[in-house]
Amino acid sequence: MSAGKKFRDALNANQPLQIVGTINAYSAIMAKQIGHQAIYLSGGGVANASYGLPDLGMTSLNDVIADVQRITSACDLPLMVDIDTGWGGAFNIAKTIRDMEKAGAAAVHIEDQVAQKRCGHRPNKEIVSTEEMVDRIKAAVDARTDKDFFIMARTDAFAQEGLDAAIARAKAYVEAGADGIFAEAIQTEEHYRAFSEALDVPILANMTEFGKTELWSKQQLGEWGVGMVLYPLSAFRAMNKAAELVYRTLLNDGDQKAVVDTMQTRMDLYDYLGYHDYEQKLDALFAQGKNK
Ligand SMILES: C[C@](O)(C(=O)O)[C@H](CC(=O)O)C(=O)O
Ligand SMILES: [Mg+2]
Repeated sequence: MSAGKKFRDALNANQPLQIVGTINAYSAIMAKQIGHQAIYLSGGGVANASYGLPDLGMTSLNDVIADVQRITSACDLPLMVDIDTGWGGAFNIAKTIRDMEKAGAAAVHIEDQVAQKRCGHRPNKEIVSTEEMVDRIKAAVDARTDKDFFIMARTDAFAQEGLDAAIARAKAYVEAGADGIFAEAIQTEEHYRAFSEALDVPILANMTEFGKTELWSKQQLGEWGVGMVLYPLSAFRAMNKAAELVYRTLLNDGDQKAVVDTMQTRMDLYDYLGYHDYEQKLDALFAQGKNK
């Protein structure tokens, strides 16, 4: 079954589908074993975690592909990837889609910001014309080889143009072939309901922390017609806070005793990785070698 088909099946089976950010391969393994059904690679996350950069369109297609490949080789959950503005014009976008499919991604979202993009929850975003974004979507849709590969259009228009204009854009994007709409940085029940009533494709709600949107529950969002709920950087933010505490404690206390309880144990780490199965195989191989 293709990654895209798996994603669509998960979407159909869950109202709404929770999609959790997994900053690396190991996080993806944990998310799967805990019971999640869809995972996400954040553009901001790749920039921050893998390159130490802000989320300002400075990472390339290949930078993101490298992280996609690491995650899809380790975990077979359907992965949605943030492809920012698609990295260029129609030919570049087509290449982006082909490379994402080959790397095992199930879904992408492409946004209507200018190439000098910003995080969707920051001020002073600029967006391209509806026509230009429609061309981006058509290029993406034409390039897919798996008809189930899920192509979502993200609109950042609400902040600058307001609700009605953002919905009008979303309609044009669906007309151009978008399979879903990521309504970025909208805020209230009324906004979510308006998007979902106006469109007959699934709507994504971005529950990113410390942004412009309240942290609504999946039940609430589901009632308002939302089909997908995204937690792009939640685990990453928590990991960073935990690491910060460890680094400070080591410096201040001269040892880590005060924070050992906050750490995942060696046993838990190994359990997620199936370490003991590998070890048994290794032991068996060594034993065979000795019997010869
Ligand atoms: C979803 C997002 O595009 C991302 O890169 O993860 C970001 C998340 C964030 O910065 O909180 C966005 O909303 O722009
Ligand atoms: Mg992003």
